[in-house]
Formats: sequence, structure tokens, C-alpha cells
Amino acid sequence: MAREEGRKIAVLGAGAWGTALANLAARGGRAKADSEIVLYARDPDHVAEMAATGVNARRLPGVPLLSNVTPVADLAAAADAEIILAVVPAQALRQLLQQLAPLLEGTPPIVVCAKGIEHGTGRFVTDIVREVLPEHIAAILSGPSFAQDVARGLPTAVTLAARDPNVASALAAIVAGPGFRVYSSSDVRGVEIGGAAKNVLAIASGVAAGRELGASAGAALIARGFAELSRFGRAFEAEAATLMGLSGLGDLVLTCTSPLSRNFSLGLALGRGETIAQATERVGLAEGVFTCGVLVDLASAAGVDMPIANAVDAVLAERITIDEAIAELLARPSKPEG
Ligand SMILES: NC(=O)C1=CN([C@@H]2O[C@H](COP(=O)(O)OP(=O)(O)OC[C@H]3O[C@@H](n4cnc5c(N)ncnc54)[C@H](O)[C@@H]3O)[C@@H](O)[C@H]2O)C=CC1
Ligand SMILES: O=C(CO)COP(=O)(O)O
Repeated sequence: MAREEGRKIAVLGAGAWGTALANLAARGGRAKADSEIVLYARDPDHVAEMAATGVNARRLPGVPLLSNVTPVADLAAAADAEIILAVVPAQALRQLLQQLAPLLEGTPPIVVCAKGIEHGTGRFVTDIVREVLPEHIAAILSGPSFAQDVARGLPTAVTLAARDPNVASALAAIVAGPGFRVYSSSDVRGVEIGGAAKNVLAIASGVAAGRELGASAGAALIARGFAELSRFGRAFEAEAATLMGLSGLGDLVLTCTSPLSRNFSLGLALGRGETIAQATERVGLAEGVFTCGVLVDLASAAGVDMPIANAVDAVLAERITIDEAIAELLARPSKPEG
């Protein structure tokens, strides 16, 4: 990470977020304009389209790729990168890193930009990095940031965490850009938990909006959702300040209130009566759907009460209807707030 010029950054995953981050890395922070950004997509046709048109029309239409962003279909193009941003869905992260491992020439830090918890293993995203690439620094970038907002240059603030605070602040300075403010943290667990849990809770907020339960119910869901997120975080040794910060409360508020969120939109569609199949087909990637079951399993094993997340899980698994879930949540006995 010492080199100041000609930095090579690999962005793995050419979805909406990977594309926005590639452009940001190409123009921003201490990275110079001669920095080389490779943007990896696994589908060669997708790469050919991006190379021919200079736009990722499939995932981030209307946003030209900067001239120093090179779309690539060969993961080996990331082999000599100085920093790697991993921006695939959380459930695809392990497979991607396993493909990458034999190709790497050095030990660049891996900055995970996905939000979720792995099925089957219950692993948080940076744990996956530590398991597959144990020699590398595992960092996490998370916070309230819609790809579309970042791509338009609208002001955004997020958190980048690595266990070593000096590494976190060095990486934050590199990833930061005009309008993209990056705070640093050493609370890796806290940052990754916020991003994973808020997606599940945002589905509940979307359902409430779709059922037209009103602004009061919407606010109550955010506050009680935050109580759940915080209880879960504390059980896994997250710091309270992190949970209250950008990657926790900040991202929860964003995702629970905006139809730009796919998780909120999925809930909205369900609340309006669409089937799960219809809603997922239309909305695309809603990470909360995949994280929900593993989140409630981890919570239950740790003795953490998460009634809203449990309700989302039960609805998505079709164990109960939305109306039954709402009735059950409202029928819970009164208890001290906390
Ligand atoms: N879109 C946004 O505003 C933000 C998204 N994120 C997170 O970033 C992650 C990615 O989200 P998006 O880019 O929005 O999703 P997306 O649905 O736009 O794109 C996901 C991309 O990952 C690719 N992919 C899936 N499996 C892969 C694999 N095994 N190898 C290589 N590529 C693979 C897909 O082909 C697709 O291009 C998610 O965890 C999401 O929560 C985080 C912050 C903001
Ligand atoms: O994480 C995000 C904003 O911070 C994006 O939210 P969705 O994944 O719900 O679209």
C-alpha cells in the first residue's frame, strides 16, 4: 500500500455497487488519475458490452465508466492488484475468493463491500476472507450508500474497518473520494453486523409500508429494529458506538425508509400482496432474503431476542402470513424498553 502513484485496484463484481466503487476508485482519494482499476465480471458477454459501450447498462445504466476503469472477465487480471474490493453478493464471496486465491501474486488487503452472513456456516463476511486467504488483511466497507447516489456524486458517508486502526485509516483514505467520506474503525465485527442485519429489518419496514400501517408504525419498527440489531451486535462483541454509527443506525434508517433499497422494495411488494416469487423476480438482489434465516439462527443460538427478524424469516419461509406476523408482533406482552 506504500505506492502513491500508479496504484492498481481490483473491483471484483460488476454489479451496481462494484461499478459505482470502481468509478470512485478511478477518480478519488489519494489514487491518482493514472491509477488502474480493473472491474471483474464473470460473464464475458457482460464485459464485452461494458468495453464496447463504456457503460454497465445491466447494473448501473446512465453512468459512464471512467477511462481508467477496465472491465475484465479474467480474474487473473486482479493478480497484481494493490487492493482488492470484493463486491459480489455475500453468498458468492467464498467461491470468488477460492477462485482468486491461486492467482494472487502478493497479499493485498481484501476489502469486503458485501452485506450479509453466509448460509450454512453462519460466517460473517470478513471471517470468510480469513478462512480462504489467511495471509491477507480482511477489511469491511459498509454504511448508508446507494450505488446510484454515489455514482451521481451525491454526498455519502460510510465506514471502513480493519482490525489495525492504521490500516483502516490508510485504506479509508484510498477509497474516499469527492463527496464520498470514509470514516475508519477497528471494529470489524460491528461494521459487518450492521450491514447484514439492516437488510433483514428493512424488509419488515417495507412490508409495513406496503400494508399502509402508517408513519408511526414505520418509526417504531426502526427503533425496535435497532434494539434487535444492537442486542445481536453486543452478543458478538460489536462496539456500541459502531452500532450507533453509519454502518449500523445510519444504514438501518436509509434502508428502512427508501424505495431505492431493494430490501425495502421487496417488503413493500410483499405488503401490497405480491408473492415472494413475484417480488424477488422484480426487485433483484435483496440480501436480507438470504441472510434472514442464518441471522435468526445465530441470534437464537446466542440467546438474543429478535422478534422482528423472526417475523421476517417466518413470512419468507411461508410459515405464517403477513397479517399473522403483524398480529403476533403486536400481541407480545408489554416489557421494559431496551
Ligand atoms: N447496490 C447498492 O447500493 C449497494 C450494495 N451493497 C452490497 O454490495 C453487494 C453487491 O450488490 P450489488 O452490486 O448492488 O448487486 P447487483 O445485483 O447489482 O450485482 C451483483 C453482481 O455480482 C455478480 N456475481 C454474483 N455471483 C458472482 C460470482 N460468484 N462471481 C462473480 N460475480 C458474481 C453478479 O453477476 C452481479 O453482476 C451486496 O452484498 C449488497 O448488499 C452495498 C452497498 C450499496
Ligand atoms: O446497502 C444499501 C444501502 O446502504 C443498499 O440497500 P439494498 O441492498 O436494500 O438496495
